[in-house]
Parts: sequence; structure tokens; C-alpha cells
Amino acid sequence: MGVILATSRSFSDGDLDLVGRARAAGHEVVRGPAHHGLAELAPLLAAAEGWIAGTGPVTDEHLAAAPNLRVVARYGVGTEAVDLDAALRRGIPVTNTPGANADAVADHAVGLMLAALRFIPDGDRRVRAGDWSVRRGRELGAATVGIVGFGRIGQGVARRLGGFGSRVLATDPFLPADVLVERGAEPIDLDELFRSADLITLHAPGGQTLVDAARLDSIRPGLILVNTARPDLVDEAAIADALRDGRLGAYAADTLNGDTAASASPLLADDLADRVTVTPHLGAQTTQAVDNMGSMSLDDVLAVLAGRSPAHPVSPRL
Ligand SMILES: O=C(O)CC[C@@H](O)C(=O)O
Repeated sequence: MGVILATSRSFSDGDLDLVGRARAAGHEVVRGPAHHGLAELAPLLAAAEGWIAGTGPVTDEHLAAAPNLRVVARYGVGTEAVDLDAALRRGIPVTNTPGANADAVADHAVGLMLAALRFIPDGDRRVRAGDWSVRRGRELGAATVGIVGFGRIGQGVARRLGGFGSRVLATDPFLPADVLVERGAEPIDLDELFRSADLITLHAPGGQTLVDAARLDSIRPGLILVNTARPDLVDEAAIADALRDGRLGAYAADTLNGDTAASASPLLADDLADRVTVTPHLGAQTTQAVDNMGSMSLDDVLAVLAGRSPAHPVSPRL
């Protein structure tokens, strides 16, 4: 029996029997820790022929510790934590699960927009403290929403905002303007989007800083910023400053620098609690998305282990 290592947080936690599917193909699934250092994983990597990887790092050192490894399947979409060049050099294909969690994340992004616009988490905290005073919010349909990154998730957000009646602006370096128009958004460049929107939602790949102190000087006062993508897209200290001096109205995020060790984030300061909402990277955690990510990643691993091409290869040159 070959070993498939799964270090994603929720592989096989959905409705599908993915462990049984692997077993039927002659493989055993071994679960490993999602937030891992190399020392912790090395004994598991030593035996693995396939690796279903979560958001944790997949470095050249990890690959060197896995002499039997034949495929890395990213359980999810972002591949910034995977050393694609190292995998290419070692002849190990890398796959991901495009679209698998797009609806789940788009739902969550809209949820965070409403949470921030209507002070929902703050209202809950107040009621529990016996305070029934109200804060007056704004309607999503009256907002100009800027979508940064118009891939499957960004487009899913635009579709949902169509139902609310919001004005939707979008920017994406890889898509022609007519595609944005066709899918419900007004094309605009990044600088102009930050100057024009009342609410901005980030759906771009990690590995770049899109929101820093200079950018926050150009925004409309009271802007609401939503980040369901990656923590390094924003400079968290600059966000905290902008929340304190009122340039930014609210920050609602499904990700923080350091993630599980995030208590160190400046955004968790007590004085910002009424303007900051954070969820524990649960945007992709729905039964449907977990089944999609699990079955797509497992099918790709099984394909490679059976000597076939995977359906969702990631190109290191993209
Ligand atoms: O819930 C997860 O495992 C993360 C998925 C998400 O970050 C992705 O990369 O698509």
C-alpha cells in the first residue's frame, strides 16, 4: 500500500468517503499537522508517495525529505507557499483545485462586507454586555465596491453584488477589460479603484503587498477593507494606524499574519475591536468546498500514482 500524506486541515471531513476512495485504489491516507515545521513532518514525508498539502510550506527541504514522493496536490488554490521551481527540478508535478472553493469564499467575503457595514459582530458583543444601543450602518446596494483580482472568487463576488445592486469596480492584471464588463464589473486601474471605492475586497494571490501606508493615504475616508485572501496582501501595522486615525472605517479579514499565532497581530488590539472582524481562515470551509478540494486533490494524486497526467497541474512559470 502506498502512503498519501494529507496535511490540509479538512481533507475527508466533508460528505465524501475520500479515505475509502484512496484505499480502493490501493493507498493509505495518513493525516499530518496542517501548521508544520520540517522536523515534525520529516518522518511522515519519508514514506509519502503523494502529498495533499494545505496552506503550510512545501519547500525544497520538504521535498528532499520525501524520497518516494511523486506528486504534491495543493488542497486549495493558492500556491505561494509551494516552491514550484524546486518541484519542477525534482520532477514532481504540483496540482491545485481551481474553482473548488470559489462559491464558499465569495459567500464569506459578502458575509464580511455585511458584518462590517452593519456592525454585526460588534452588535453581538454589545448585546452580551447588556448594551442595546445602535450604530447606524450603510447598505451594500448603496456602496461602490472595488474587487481586486477578478478570478473565479472575484467574479463570484461580482455576481452576488449584482443581486444587491451595488456599483462594482474591478481590476485584474491578467484579464482584458471586456471580460470584466461581461461579468458585471467596471474595469478600472488599481490606483483609481483605491481612490473610488467605499468598500474594497481583495481576491489576489499572496506574495505581494497591495495595501500599505501610501495606498491608505489615497482612499476615501471610512473605506471598508475585506481580505479573505492572504495576510501579506496588507501591511497590518499600516491598517491599524489608518483605523485609529479614521482613514479606514473597518477591516474584516479571514486571514492574519501568523495565522494561528496571530495574537501578535496589531489588528487584535482591544481598542480596534469595534472596527476589526477576523475569522480563522474558514472561507473555504463548507461541506461543498471541502468535498470539492478533497476529491480534486485526491483524484490528481491517484492519477499520478497510476501513471496518468493529473487534471489540474500548476505551471511553475505562471
Ligand atoms: O481552507 C483551506 O484549507 C485553505 C484554502 C485556501 O486558502 C486556498 O488556498 O484555496
